[in-house]
Amino acid sequence: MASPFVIIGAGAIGSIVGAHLIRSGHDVVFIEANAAHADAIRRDGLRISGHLDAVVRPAVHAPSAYDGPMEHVLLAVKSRDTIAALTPFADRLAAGGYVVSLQNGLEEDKIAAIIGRERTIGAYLTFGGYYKEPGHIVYGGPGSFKLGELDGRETPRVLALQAAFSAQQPIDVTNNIFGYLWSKIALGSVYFGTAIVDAPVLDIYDDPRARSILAVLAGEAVGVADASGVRTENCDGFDPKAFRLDQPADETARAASWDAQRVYWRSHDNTHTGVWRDLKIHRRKTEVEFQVGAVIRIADDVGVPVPHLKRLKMIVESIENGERTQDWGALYDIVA
Ligand SMILES: NC(=O)C1=CN([C@@H]2O[C@H](COP(=O)(O)OP(=O)(O)OC[C@H]3O[C@@H](n4cnc5c(N)ncnc54)[C@H](OP(=O)(O)O)[C@@H]3O)[C@@H](O)[C@H]2O)C=CC1
Ligand SMILES: CC(C)(CO)C(=O)C(=O)O
Repeated sequence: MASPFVIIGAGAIGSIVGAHLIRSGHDVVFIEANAAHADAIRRDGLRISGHLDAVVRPAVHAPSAYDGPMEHVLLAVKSRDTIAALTPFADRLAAGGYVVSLQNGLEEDKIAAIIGRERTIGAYLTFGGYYKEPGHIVYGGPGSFKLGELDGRETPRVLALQAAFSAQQPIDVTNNIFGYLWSKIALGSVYFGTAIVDAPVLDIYDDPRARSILAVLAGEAVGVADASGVRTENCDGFDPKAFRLDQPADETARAASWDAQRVYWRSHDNTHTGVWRDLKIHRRKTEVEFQVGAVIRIADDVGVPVPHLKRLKMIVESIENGERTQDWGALYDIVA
């Protein structure tokens, strides 16, 4: 029997990808730490609503209970859980196996440190959704999905993954996965900026003062990418290069990026980011340490000043710690 796709993390992304794989005839097994969610899936199936209306009935295991094959692994936990989720399985990953990071951030480097660079595959995703309640994931809306080997080669395994994932949506193989990941990081800095305000993303984009602060956050992030030799890519019409701080602002290109973001968010049922959801609904730590924090650490190494990203990270952490609330003042304070 062919080895199943093992998806670590049956949250929003793992479930959306997994449900499409199951519906197109692939064997999928989930490893899930949230016991209430896993129990509900075992009892009633995994329900996806929103852009897909379906119930699928996959096997779900607690992390400590899975002893099946580990060959085609999709990692879909938040970046704060990458190391804890993968390390227990590292020795069991088949010699010819791989792990695909279905995550934001630069998790590919962390994964490669655990299982080896040649067994790590990157993915860039802007489709989205969220965990609504045990057993139920909302597929909020479409976006891009790209896969890439870390060395940029077009390998048989990445083409096989492209074919498997194409039941969900068109998916490209890229030879510049880090270019896309950095673009999502620049856009992610904007998303972190919006998440410290308790308002829909589109309302925040409509506020010129807020938009100018968000532009600086994207600009600092793309400056770090530039200094690291990364060629950033266009992210669903949002072009981080338009926000570079070391050249005169191209207002036309910036306006086109904001317009593309408006189109993107209007096509989604989600009105807020996953970061806002972590702060407001789940009241738990965000991925700030591994996304904004990762950029800050690299910025310090390559000597690029990122004072506003540092201030953003501090403000996100103070909201995580309950020391301040999500409000417009939190965003305006980034430049205070
Ligand atoms: N949601 C979205 O729209 C998008 C998300 N992303 C990125 O995708 C990644 C996944 O995000 P998302 O799907 O939203 O996250 P979710 O929180 O919805 O799902 C992650 C799931 O993994 C579980 N988990 C945590 N630790 C382990 C472990 N050790 N073993 C197994 N399961 C574990 C979590 O349980 P528990 O909740 O109990 O911790 C949770 O159920 C993130 O990096 C995110 O930034 C990218 C694009 C869009
Ligand atoms: C797709 C989107 C906007 C979903 O919330 C996202 O990437 C995130 O919030 O992390």
